[in-house]
Amino acid sequence: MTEAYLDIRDLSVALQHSGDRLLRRVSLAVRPGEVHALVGESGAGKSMIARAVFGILPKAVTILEGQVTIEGADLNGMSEAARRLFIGKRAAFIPQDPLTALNPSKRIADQISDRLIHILGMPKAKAHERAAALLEEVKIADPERVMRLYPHELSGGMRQRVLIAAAFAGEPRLIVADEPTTALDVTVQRQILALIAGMQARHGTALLFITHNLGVVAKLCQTASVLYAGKVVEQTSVRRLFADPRHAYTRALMAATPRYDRPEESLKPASPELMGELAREVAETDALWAKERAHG
Ligand SMILES: Nc1ncnc2c1ncn2[C@@H]1O[C@H](COP(=O)(O)OP(=O)(O)OP(=O)(O)O)[C@@H](O)[C@H]1O
Repeated sequence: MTEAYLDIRDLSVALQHSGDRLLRRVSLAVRPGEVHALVGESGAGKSMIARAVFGILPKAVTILEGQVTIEGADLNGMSEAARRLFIGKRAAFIPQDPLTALNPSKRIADQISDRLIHILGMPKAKAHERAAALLEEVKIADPERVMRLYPHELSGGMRQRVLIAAAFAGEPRLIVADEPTTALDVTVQRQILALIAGMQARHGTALLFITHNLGVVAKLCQTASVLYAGKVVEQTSVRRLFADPRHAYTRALMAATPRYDRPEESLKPASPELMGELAREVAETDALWAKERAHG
């Protein structure tokens, strides 16, 4: 089996003041060129994993244990400056909300080329050329005109296209996309998903794709981790996930995914029995963990 490009091992993070764990020994690997889905409902800890990869956990959150490695290099062992440079050359992030991710006072050209100039050391003229080519690739008409605009002058879909262009610009080998279509209309969502799929295939980039929508997983991803309360409850190939979901939570998620052909089955809420079962599983995990920690 090919070695992982991104390897997260036994990662636990907790709220500093209470010690409550938000991630419970999460392990997952993304191999070169692979699209791995990180699935789970709101609050499961999906964004926390993304933030841990980029070393941008909230101040109130602390790492208790575990490693994040990219190309075999342990990111926790690096100084902040070294880590930023190391990751900047290898990985990029496509966030949920394109408006807050773009700098309101910078023209579109600079949003894409700054990274090329400062992290990859590209000459200014070449970075500008590359930015225009990328905007064309993400199907923005008249790139030279758009490059002179500011984010507020673009639609939500256009802004997301700009962020996708920016993410792919430096040819990173890994992109983490955090629900990149959540803030968009349904039709624009489909276009953006198709765009990401096409770009990923053309560039051969590994993708950690965060979503709560299993329909998206089926279309885009090869492997998946299902997260509940900061714990990976199921991890398998997407084919097996759909053919033979092992965990009751995965099955409930499937039942809750809207199906266009059978709308009456849409959005079944999780049963009280399942919620009880999940709460017990999490409590057992925590008790076991506390016991292990107590015994050193
Ligand atoms: N800045 C923060 N400080 C403290 N706790 C936080 C912070 N951000 C998130 N949390 C908590 O961490 C847990 C995981 O949140 P996270 O944002 O990773 O979930 P998610 O699965 O990405 O959800 P969503 O799909 O809504 O983005 C939640 O319990 C949340 O309340």
